[in-house]
Amino acid sequence: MCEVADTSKPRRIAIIGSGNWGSAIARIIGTNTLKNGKFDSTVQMYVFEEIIDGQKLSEIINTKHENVKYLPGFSIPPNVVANPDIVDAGKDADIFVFVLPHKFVRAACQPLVGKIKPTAIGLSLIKGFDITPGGGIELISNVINKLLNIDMAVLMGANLAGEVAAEKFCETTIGCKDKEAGKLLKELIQTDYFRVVVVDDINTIEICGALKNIVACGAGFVDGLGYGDNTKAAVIRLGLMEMIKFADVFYPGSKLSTFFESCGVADLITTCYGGRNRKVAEAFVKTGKKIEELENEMLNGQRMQGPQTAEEVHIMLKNKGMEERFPLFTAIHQICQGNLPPTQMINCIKNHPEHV
Ligand SMILES: NC(=O)C1=CN([C@@H]2O[C@H](COP(=O)(O)OP(=O)(O)OC[C@H]3O[C@@H](n4cnc5c(N)ncnc54)[C@H](O)[C@@H]3O)[C@@H](O)[C@H]2O)C=CC1
Ligand SMILES: O=C(CO)COP(=O)(O)O
Repeated sequence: MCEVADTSKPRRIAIIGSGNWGSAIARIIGTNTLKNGKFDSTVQMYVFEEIIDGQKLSEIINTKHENVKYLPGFSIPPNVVANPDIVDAGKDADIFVFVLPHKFVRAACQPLVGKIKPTAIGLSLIKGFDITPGGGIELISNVINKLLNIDMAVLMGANLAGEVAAEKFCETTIGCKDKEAGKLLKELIQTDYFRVVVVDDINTIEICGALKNIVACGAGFVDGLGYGDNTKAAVIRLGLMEMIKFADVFYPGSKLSTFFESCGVADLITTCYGGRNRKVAEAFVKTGKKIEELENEMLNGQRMQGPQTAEEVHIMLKNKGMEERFPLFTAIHQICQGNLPPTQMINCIKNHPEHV
């Protein structure tokens, strides 16, 4: 028999991940759970353990109440408890907030299988795809749903973590099918500077979050080549057209209106101007170094998702013989791989099928 959540008790929250965005969202969740009786005020936060200057990161967070590596300079409320044991962090949770770089999701969540409340729900903040054994792509929320057998919602938006941590106004989009769960998640996340719109078009929200990171690499390439804002705007526009086409072709039923939520155009713009993908892609052109080397040099352990997402998309497009229908995504992947010189980015946008 299906178990039903006991709504008389405050819901317990477990945040799975504690990087740049994980730590920023922990500030919001920690603050909101203290103020709202629907939530237990002790929040568990799973930390992938590492040693910083001889001390465990989880211990630093629990004593200094700051993630000194991934979000330095911002406090994390003391009711957020860093926990390096993911099973212990998740054992009583009613709501899981997943916020890991996408390539770590499967391995990190595996220990949770069979160890969580059957009534728990999940909210994924993770931008990226997974590759299926048949060479297709899978949404990360579906990966988690299949692995842990829990209902999933998603949250994506124009949310550069540093700006959110600094409490600069922004918007975000939650995708949730269940109206009551959507309301509850909004109460967990919304603040006066972080405004939430809930819609039910989950797949499109997640597609937007993943694909905009590819486009941001293209924006970084044209910045690195010394082109101007008009050129970057063309990359953004053509990228948006490919994002819409991608949703149409592979996720029929996607709503165009979702692209006008924060998860769509707004996230595309902010990432193409202020994100890590853009920054590293610009340096890739200017230095000629490999992406991975620059990521290690420039991001202090943080991860950019664009090149890997471009590869995931490319594997699927190639399998389906559809690379030519998505020339921008394809060119960005080939440039990231070193198979095309970055200057080819300009040929790609000059000859884009949108102009024919
Ligand atoms: N940083 C940002 O501004 C935003 C990020 N996102 C998305 O949120 C997700 C998480 O990103 P961030 O929190 O920024 O992470 P991050 O880029 O700071 O990544 C580093 C995190 O990965 C962890 N890690 C390293 N190796 C690991 C392993 N083997 N297993 C598990 N964890 C490991 C590190 O401990 C650290 O917490 C990504 O999908 C990203 O696209 C979404 C919105 C904003
Ligand atoms: O997703 C983001 C902003 O919404 C962060 O983008 P970057 O990963 O490029 O920094």
